Amino acid sequence: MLLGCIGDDFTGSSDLANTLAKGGMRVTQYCGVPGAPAEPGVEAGVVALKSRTIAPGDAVAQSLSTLEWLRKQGCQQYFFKYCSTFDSRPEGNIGPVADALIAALGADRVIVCPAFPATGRYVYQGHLFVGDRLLSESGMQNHPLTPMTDPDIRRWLAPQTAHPVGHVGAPTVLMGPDAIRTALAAEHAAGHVLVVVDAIRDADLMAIGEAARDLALVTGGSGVALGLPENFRRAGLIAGEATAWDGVGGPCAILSGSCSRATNAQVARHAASYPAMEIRADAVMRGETTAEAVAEFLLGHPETLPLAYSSADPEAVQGAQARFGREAVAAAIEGLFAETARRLVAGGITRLISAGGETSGAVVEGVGIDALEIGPEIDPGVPALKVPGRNLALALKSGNFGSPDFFEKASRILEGA
Ligand SMILES: Nc1ncnc2c1ncn2[C@@H]1O[C@H](COP(=O)(O)OP(=O)(O)O)[C@@H](O)[C@H]1O
Ligand SMILES: O=C(O)[C@@H](O)C(=O)COP(=O)(O)O
Repeated sequence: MLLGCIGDDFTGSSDLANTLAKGGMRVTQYCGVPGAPAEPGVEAGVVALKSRTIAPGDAVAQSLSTLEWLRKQGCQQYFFKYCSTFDSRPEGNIGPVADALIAALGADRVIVCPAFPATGRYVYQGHLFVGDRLLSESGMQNHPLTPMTDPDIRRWLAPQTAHPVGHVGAPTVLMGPDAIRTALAAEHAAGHVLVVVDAIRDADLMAIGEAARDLALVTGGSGVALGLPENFRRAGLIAGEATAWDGVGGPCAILSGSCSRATNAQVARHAASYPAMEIRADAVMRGETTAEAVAEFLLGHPETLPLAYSSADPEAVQGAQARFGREAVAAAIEGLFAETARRLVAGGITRLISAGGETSGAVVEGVGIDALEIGPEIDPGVPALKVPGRNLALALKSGNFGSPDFFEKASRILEGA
C-alpha cells in the first residue's frame, strides 16, 4: 500500500476512493479499521470512519488507530479526507484530527484544501464557494449537524487547531508546483503548519498534488487527491491496470436521510414517479415508525425503485431538533436506517442506494460490511461499490452530490447497465 487514507465519513471515503481509482490506483475502501492486513495489490487504502460529528477525543482516537494500521501496511503518504464543504464544528473534528496526525507523523507543512471544482467547490483567497455562493449562503448554513456559517476556511479552522493557520493564495497556485512548494516552505518558516491552499480548477489541484509529492500528510476534499496518483506513477510504483467490475442484478431500494438541497430535489423527483415512504422525525421519536414497517414497505415493491426518506426542509429539521434535541433526532433516524438496511439485505435486496454521509455510515454498519470494491462513477464524487464475496452493490451518495435523476441512474449503473 502506497497511500493510506482516513475518511471522516462513508460517502466522503467513497468519493476519495473514486478519485484515486480514476487516477489509476488499485483502491479498496475499508469500513472501519480492518482486523487483518490488506490483501496484496492494494495501492491505496481508504479507511472510512464515522468520525465527522462524534466527540473530538473519539475522532482523534479512531483516526490514530487507523493511522497505525495504515502504517503497518507500509504506506509512503497519508491523506485525511473531510468534506468539500469543510463540515465541522468550532470544536472539530477537522482541526483535532489533523493536529493528532501531524504529531504522529512529524508533518511540518500540511495542505488544507476542500476544493472540488467538478462539484462546484472552489477555494479562493481562503474562502470556500459552492457554485457562485459563499459556503455560508449555499444552504450549508442549515446543515442539521454541522451548520457552516463562515466561508473563511482559515477563520473556521483556527479555533479547532493548536497550530497557526497559513495560506497560499491563488496567484501563487496559478504559477505551478514549484511556486507552491516555495510558498509552503515560506509558510513553514513563518511557523504555519496547516496551510489553506486556494484552488479553483482541476489544473490547480494537479499542481498542488505534484507539489505535495514529498509531504507525509495531505488533507482535504477528494479534489486535492487528484494529482497524487501521478506522483506514484512517475516513480514507477503503480501498475495502472483497471480491475474488471461487473454489476449486480436483483431488487433495489433507496434510503435517504440527507436533508441537503441536492438530495431534497432528488427525493422530490423520485417520489413523483416511484413508490415512496416519508419518514417523519416526530413519528420516529414517538416510536410510531419502525424499521420493520419501513423495510416491509420497501420489500413490498420489488419490481420498482422504492424510496424511504426522512429528508426534509430546514424548517422541518429545525422544528424536530427543537422538540427532541439535535443529537437525539439524528441518532434515532440513523438507527432506524441502519436496522432497515439490515432487514432489506436479509430480505433479498441486492442493490442499495443511500443518500447522506452519516446516513450511509449507519446503513453500512447496519448491513455489516467490512470492505468495498470501487466501480464506475455514477456522478462526480459517487462511485458504484460492490461488497467483495457477496451479491450486493451499493451507492453511497454525499448529500449535495448527484444529478436530479441520481437514484434512477445509480440503480442502472449498479446493475452494470
Ligand atoms: N427529518 C429530519 N429531521 C432532523 N434530522 C434529520 C432528519 N432527517 C435526517 N436527519 C439527520 O440529519 C443528518 C443528515 O446527515 P447526513 O446523512 O450526513 O446527510 P448529508 O450528507 O446531507 O450531510 C443525519 O444525522 C440524519 O439522521
Ligand atoms: O467532499 C465531499 O463533499 C463529500 O465527499 C463528502 O464528504 C460529503 O459528505 P456528506 O454531504 O455528509 O455526504
